[in-house]
Amino acid sequence: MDTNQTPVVTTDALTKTYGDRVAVDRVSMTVQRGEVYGFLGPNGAGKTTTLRMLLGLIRPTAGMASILGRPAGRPHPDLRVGALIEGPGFHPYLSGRDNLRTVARFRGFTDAEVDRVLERVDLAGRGSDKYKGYSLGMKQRLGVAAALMGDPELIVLDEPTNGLDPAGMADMRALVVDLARGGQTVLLSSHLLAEVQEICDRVGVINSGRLLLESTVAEMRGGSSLRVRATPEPAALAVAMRLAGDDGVRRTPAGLSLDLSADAAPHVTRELVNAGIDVHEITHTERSLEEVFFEMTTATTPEKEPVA
Ligand SMILES: Nc1ncnc2c1ncn2[C@@H]1O[C@H](COP(=O)(O)OP(=O)(O)OP(=O)(O)O)[C@@H](O)[C@H]1O
Repeated sequence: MDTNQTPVVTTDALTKTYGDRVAVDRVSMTVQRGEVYGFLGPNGAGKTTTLRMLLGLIRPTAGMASILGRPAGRPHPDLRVGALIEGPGFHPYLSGRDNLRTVARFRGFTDAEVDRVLERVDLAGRGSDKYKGYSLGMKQRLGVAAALMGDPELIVLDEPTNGLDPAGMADMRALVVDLARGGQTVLLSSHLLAEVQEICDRVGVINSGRLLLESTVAEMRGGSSLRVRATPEPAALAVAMRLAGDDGVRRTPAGLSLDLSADAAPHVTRELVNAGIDVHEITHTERSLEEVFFEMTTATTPEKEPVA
């Protein structure tokens, strides 16, 4: 079997119910090797429950989850998965390094590995400081360091930037991107759309336990558009429709929105001016993930069907 082609994570109709509450509802998702996959959804959507099933921390009610082709929760000895899912649970009066050494001893890693992961998360210089004196961002990075021991193929991070200040968030994002550049696969959950848009290759959008969409960030945003403010607007509309097609133009409060790429801007401007139209502004815009997400979640009324 060519493991490079095997998805790192696959779930098929993965379901978890608590009493009659369906926390995760037939989720089928795939995480490919080397990508940063963003599991995106609002609070209570079912992200943590899904990740806990993947890691074998809780049992699915139905469906299946596998990591590199093996059932989740019963990994092969070679299979390396690192996770930061529950709070890291470090000792406040031990240094960052000693906390990691405790974890390392328990998991069979050396002190050299502790130093390597401290370096990796940029905490080597502060490794001797007591954990309780760490900023939230440093605490979170120490948690990631623990997940990185043994150089896992898959790193699962549950809301890694939650509660961090902007600088802490930026550090964490840079770390995630850096891990992926080094060839590791990262599966992270987030309710922050801008963040997922910035660092992820692919996204799974979950709401009310259901996976609404799985695609690349670019596909999800559905291309780009040109926004044109020009007068008189009826004449501008006619030209815009000739250039972008009848279905390719929308009127918005900010002007006309044309389904065309940035390259088309000079041509559109020339055509408008040649038609005697005044062009006040022409800008290239991309839909934000946030706009797409709200369109998708408001369009979907989650019906709660009984789980088979
Ligand atoms: N042990 C449990 N018992 C009962 N209900 C649970 C349990 N764990 C989760 N739930 C419910 O399942 C749903 C999904 O929760 P989950 O924690 O997976 O969401 P989430 O997307 O991770 O949200 P958050 O970002 O708030 O953690 C919620 O309605 C939650 O209340």
